[in-house]
Amino acid sequence: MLLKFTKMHGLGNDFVVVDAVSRKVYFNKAQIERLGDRNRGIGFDQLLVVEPPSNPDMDFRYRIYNCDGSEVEHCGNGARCFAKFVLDRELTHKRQINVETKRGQMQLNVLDNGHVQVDMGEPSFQPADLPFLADAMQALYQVQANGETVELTPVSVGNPHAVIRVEELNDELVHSIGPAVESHDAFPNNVNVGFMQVVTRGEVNLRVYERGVGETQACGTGACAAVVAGIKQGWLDADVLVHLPGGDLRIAWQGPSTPIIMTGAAEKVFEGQIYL
Ligand SMILES: N[C@@H](CCC[C@H](N)C(=O)O)C(=O)O
Repeated sequence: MLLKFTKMHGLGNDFVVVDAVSRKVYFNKAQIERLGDRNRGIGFDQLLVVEPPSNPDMDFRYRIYNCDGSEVEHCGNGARCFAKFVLDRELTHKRQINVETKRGQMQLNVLDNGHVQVDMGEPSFQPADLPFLADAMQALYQVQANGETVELTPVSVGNPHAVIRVEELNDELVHSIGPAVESHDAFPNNVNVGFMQVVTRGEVNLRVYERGVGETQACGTGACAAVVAGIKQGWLDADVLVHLPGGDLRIAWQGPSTPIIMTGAAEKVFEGQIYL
């Protein structure tokens, strides 16, 4: 079967996006891994599959797969690319789009400047929601990773994140502690690992070692998790500019029982077709 796809990115976090509304398409794990191979396939961090909704109040459903073939609940940069994709393909003319994901329902707004604002839902700091195996609720938790004691804040923003505050960001830290925490026994479903350097109360630098992928140029849910962790710990104010290696995101959170609002860019790179 010849598969049509669109290559997109959100701040360098790259996606292959497939229209499964106009034509039914299913992928198995081996196909996703092959398509995601940067040497033998197309290459992507995540595959996004846009489908009709199961709920008539929704406009679409979209599924998210990491390049290792695992299906995940949520993807911030992917959500913005999804919104641009359905408008570009004329699957809708709405600029306010309601979508179902594995995590639940979301609302996205395509702004006049082309950026997309996403209601990312409410975060949870309950260890069981990640899940994270902890004896008791604490503000900061310690785990042993690569022979070091690492302090982290576990956060679920629909998918699981461990946020580690650091004084300085460097490759050694991200590529040694990142994979060790990602697959730590305390996280039975594995975890995305964010390394956050606080610049001011309204600005942070962030690198994310993503579950099922490795370090990406940007992670939208990682940015949301880092900011809400920083607000909960008293390090950050309610509106924060997040500098990621691939670009900037604005994240706002007014506190418990309110949703996280993420605003940023999404770009189409090219269209293509490949034998599945
Ligand atoms: N890049 C994404 C997150 C994708 C899912 C993640 N790797 C997971 O396994 O939960 C984003 O922009 O949020």
